[in-house]
Amino acid sequence: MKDLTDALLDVAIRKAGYEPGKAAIENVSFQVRLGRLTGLIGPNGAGKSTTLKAILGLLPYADAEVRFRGGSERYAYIPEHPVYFETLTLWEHLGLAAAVYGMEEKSFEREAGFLLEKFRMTKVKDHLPDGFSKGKRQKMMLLVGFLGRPDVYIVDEPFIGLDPRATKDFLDLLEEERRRGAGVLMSTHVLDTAERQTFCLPYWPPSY
Ligand SMILES: Nc1ncnc2c1ncn2[C@@H]1O[C@H](COP(=O)(O)OP(=O)(O)OP(=O)(O)O)[C@@H](O)[C@H]1O
Repeated sequence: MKDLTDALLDVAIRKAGYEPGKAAIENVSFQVRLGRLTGLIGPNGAGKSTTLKAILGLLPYADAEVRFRGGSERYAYIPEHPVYFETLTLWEHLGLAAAVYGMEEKSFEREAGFLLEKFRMTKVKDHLPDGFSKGKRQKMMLLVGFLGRPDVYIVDEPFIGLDPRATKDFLDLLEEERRRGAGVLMSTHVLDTAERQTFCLPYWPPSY
């Protein structure tokens, strides 16, 4: 393992995949550092989502070492495809996330209110996500992710489904979080948008 002084997350994956003996990814190692954005850039099928799943412990097979600084694991995962409870409203999703993050009522209400306004979702806060458009569901994932102001953001292909204004709001807030010292790991194949960000490690794959 390399120097951990400003590393929030240290990843060393030897092999990982969906079946033993059949690696989907091999020899992937990098760090996510304090206040830096690390990009996983590559075409469809390169293994970006699989890398993120290996970090999150969601793969059936992984020979990997994943270390969060201080073992704290204060991270938010913003998935490529929205995951939600059909019977809970947007506000209830935020409340559930706040309980998991251990937020106090006042800071929950302040932060949730700010995020709902920022992403223009206040009017639909008491609605069920089943009735949301794809972009609104994606925004719900962003709200839940930003709510706890974690040390590390793990974001899988965030630009699909978001309109230009939501994309800009998302990137601005991510930039604010980066300046606060959060580390960001983001996978994308949308190079145009990604290139406008400050990537510290556009590493994958070398030929892309
Ligand atoms: N659930 C799964 N079961 C078996 N193989 C899978 C599964 N998900 C992905 N794979 C395989 O793992 C490899 C990497 O796929 P992965 O989804 O990580 O790529 P990606 O870079 O995230 O692509 P995309 O940009 O399309 O999201 C591919 O060969 C894919 O077929």
